Amino acid sequence: MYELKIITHFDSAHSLRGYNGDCANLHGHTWTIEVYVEGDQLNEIGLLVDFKEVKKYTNEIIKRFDHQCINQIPGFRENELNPTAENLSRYIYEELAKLMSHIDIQLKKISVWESPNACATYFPNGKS
Ligand SMILES: Nc1nc2c(c(=O)[nH]1)N=C([C@H](O)[C@H](O)COP(=O)(O)OP(=O)(O)OP(=O)(O)O)CN2
Ligand SMILES: [Zn+2]
Repeated sequence: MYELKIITHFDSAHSLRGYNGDCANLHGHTWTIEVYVEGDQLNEIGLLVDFKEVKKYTNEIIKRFDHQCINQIPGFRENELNPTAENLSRYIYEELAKLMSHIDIQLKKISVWESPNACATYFPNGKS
């Protein structure tokens, strides 16, 4: 098997609803997103998939967040998902899996870093 990873970033603000502490206040992060894909079939030039293609689809998703307040983005508004790193990782996984469904590789997991020291990762049950 081969595993590929691309890393990208975006800047956005959020506040955590129901959080007992200063993360309930509006604040910003430079978020780092890691996208892992896997597969075992290389093409005729030895690529599992072009990194550029994975970046292109990932950027389609994350441009929704860049320089925005995540709490105002559909899916993360009041009574929707709280904009935690956990919820963002799952949201990005599910949106990206849809966008890449026509490509013959498996989206493995998404890691969302709020800071260099704090990260949440989503992968479907049974995968790691
Ligand atoms: N499990 C989670 N815990 C926290 C989340 C989260 O998404 N999932 N988010 C936050 C806040 O958004 C906060 O901005 C991040 O907190 P933290 O990593 O503590 O960031 P700091 O820059 O404040 O780091 P310090 O080392 O505490 O200064 C909180 N928790
Ligand atoms: Zn935060």
